[in-house]
Amino acid sequence: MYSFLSHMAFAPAPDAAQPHVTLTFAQSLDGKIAGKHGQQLILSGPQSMKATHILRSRHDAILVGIGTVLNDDPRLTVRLSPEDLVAETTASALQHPQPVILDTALRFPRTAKLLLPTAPKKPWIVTGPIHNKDKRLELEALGARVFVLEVDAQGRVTLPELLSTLYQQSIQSLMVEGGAGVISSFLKSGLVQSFLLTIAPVYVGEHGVSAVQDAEGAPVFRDISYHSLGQDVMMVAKPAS
Ligand SMILES: NC(=O)C1=CN([C@@H]2O[C@H](COP(=O)(O)OP(=O)(O)OC[C@H]3O[C@@H](n4cnc5c(N)ncnc54)[C@H](OP(=O)(O)O)[C@@H]3O)[C@@H](O)[C@H]2O)C=CC1
Ligand SMILES: Nc1nc(O)c(N)c(N[C@@H]2O[C@H](COP(=O)(O)O)[C@@H](O)[C@H]2O)n1
Repeated sequence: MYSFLSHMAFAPAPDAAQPHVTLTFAQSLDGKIAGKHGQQLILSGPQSMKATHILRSRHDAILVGIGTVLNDDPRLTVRLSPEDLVAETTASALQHPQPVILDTALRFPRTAKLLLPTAPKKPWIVTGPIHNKDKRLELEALGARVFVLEVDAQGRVTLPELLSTLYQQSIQSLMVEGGAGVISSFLKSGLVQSFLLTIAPVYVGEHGVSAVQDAEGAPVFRDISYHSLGQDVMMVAKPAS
């Protein structure tokens, strides 16, 4: 069922000093990734959720925005059984991706699951030049690593600078999971090489959170394929450059 994933390579282009960027998320038939007021929804069925965890295991780092951390309190770990690990990945041991959070104002909660002593990799928090220095020290004391980067005209972390910083830290592949603000930014950035979209056969309704808030500048896709995963479909494509 997952052989299409094992045939995919997530390596940087030979001449690019930036990681391979994979954008992947789950949406409903009406294009929603969350419910009313951002309520977290389990849209993926067991088979497509497993595909997400296989993808996590195949990437060096996983990125979400601070909105997702505040809303979902995610773990961003790989949770595959030993049997699945052997059958579906090339890894001999479980490899968790490095969590990376975009958080220009350092709103990251001290109580987040990503900072628990049991978290396999403590988060890298990418912030802007204007942030609370005491909060930074507190987060660092809890194990986080804080990177300070320039911000763009909207006051958000500059994505090309983010990618070159991650590459300098030996991150060769980056899986971007969301949420809505981050999906829109990456789709428009021209920096995505692989796109994997889970479509679940449900409607959320008009009060749900749309995956893409602003489609201006979003790419057209090529090399498109569709894969049945239980009741869901995973669309795999490459943005045309
Ligand atoms: N179904 C799915 O697959 C998924 C669903 N979700 C859902 O998404 C929702 C959260 O989405 P949303 O609130 O938009 O939050 P995001 O996780 O997209 O975070 C957005 C925030 O990230 C910060 N940020 C910093 N730099 C950038 C940048 N360059 N581009 C974009 N954002 C940047 C900004 O906050 P600041 O200015 O403070 O830095 C921005 O407001 C939740 O409801 C969650 O459940 C999330 C992931 C996957
Ligand atoms: N693939 C996928 N399907 C869904 O239905 C989802 N809701 C998500 N959400 C993403 O997964 C994060 C939670 O991760 P953990 O289980 O805590 O490791 C959530 O924050 C979204 O990024 N993904």
